[in-house]
Amino acid sequence: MFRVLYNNNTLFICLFYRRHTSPVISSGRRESQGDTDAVTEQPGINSLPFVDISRFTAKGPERGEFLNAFRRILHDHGFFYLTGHGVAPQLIDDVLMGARRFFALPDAEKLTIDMIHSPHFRGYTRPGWEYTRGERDWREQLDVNSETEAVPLSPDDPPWRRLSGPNQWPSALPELRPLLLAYQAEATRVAITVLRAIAAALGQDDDVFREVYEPLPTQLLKLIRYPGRQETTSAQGVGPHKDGGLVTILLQDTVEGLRVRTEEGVWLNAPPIPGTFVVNTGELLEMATNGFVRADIHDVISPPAGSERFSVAFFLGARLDATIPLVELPEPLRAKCRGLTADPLNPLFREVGRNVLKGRLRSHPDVARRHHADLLSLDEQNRQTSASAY
Ligand SMILES: O=C(O)CCC(=O)C(=O)O
Ligand SMILES: [Fe+2]
Repeated sequence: MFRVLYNNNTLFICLFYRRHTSPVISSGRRESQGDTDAVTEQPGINSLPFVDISRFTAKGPERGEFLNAFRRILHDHGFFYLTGHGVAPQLIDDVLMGARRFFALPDAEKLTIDMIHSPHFRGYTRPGWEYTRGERDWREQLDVNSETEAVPLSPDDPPWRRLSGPNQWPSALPELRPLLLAYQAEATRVAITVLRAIAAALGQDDDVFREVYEPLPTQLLKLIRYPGRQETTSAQGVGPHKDGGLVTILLQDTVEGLRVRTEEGVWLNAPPIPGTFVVNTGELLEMATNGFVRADIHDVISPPAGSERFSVAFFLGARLDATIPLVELPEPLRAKCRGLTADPLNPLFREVGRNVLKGRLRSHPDVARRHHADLLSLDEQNRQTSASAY
């Protein structure tokens, strides 16, 4: 049986500050751990590995081989192409078409559901109105999360309760709501399957993480369009960052731009490959495993002038009221824990709601000022205490 430690004092802390803004260099790294059919490297260099998740359900030695290879990928990258996921190709095509249709709406139509109208950080964001590490991201997007009623709040409630509430939907595209909610449910299913495989690869019960995501995980779904460089003032589609959740399932259309930074500081391109998702592990898993599982830094470079790039990102996060446990890993894995990265610009909290709210206030300062002005000094305090957060 596994045991879970909640006490921060028991954490082995390896404090180091990694520059997130290293210059881009071309990659010369060859992945070296592809050893089964289930988990193989992409032919050639400069590539992320492939994981066929349908092999997770295999019986006997095949399952063991899968888990061994998967464990190495989680430790080395936290980024891979996912196959064998079982999502209907028609649903994938419909969602990508839905994204194109949404962004093709007139600006005035999209702005009727501008995120500025939502204290829950739902709705449309114009290009250049989201920030990563203080710099503008040149992308427009529609943010959808778990569809719930707004929670009636009392002054004593923790501020992160404000994140729960309804989405905003475009009345000009009524078919988008059922389509995106269906895709959100499928992406949740895939992300939970991946999470169970991660648990097994770490020598835990498959359901070790269930307690942090049931009954309602955060299920942020983003339709994203990156305009060509004729419309931007920099090449930052989205700046270098780690994802803040458990598992991200990324669907790319046909144009490349995503890059992943390896532990050695090399940037790998992760171009779209039909039939696959790019999957990556987020900061909550890095936290739960004391850095055994990597949450790699990644970014998106704006497409060339005259082109545009579409993607659909789904972020499975924990319940807002959960606290992230420290999973007790088997001894051989514990010896390979890197500890947590301490980044003064991005303090991490085990209290999930606090962590998510921090990210949303930073990324959408206009929404923060309009609806959460009372919390802005709290965000400032978070920054100042960040060096000693862990
Ligand atoms: O659009 C992409 O390819 C990646 C987006 C991303 O990394 C994010 O939104 O966190
Ligand atoms: Fe990301």
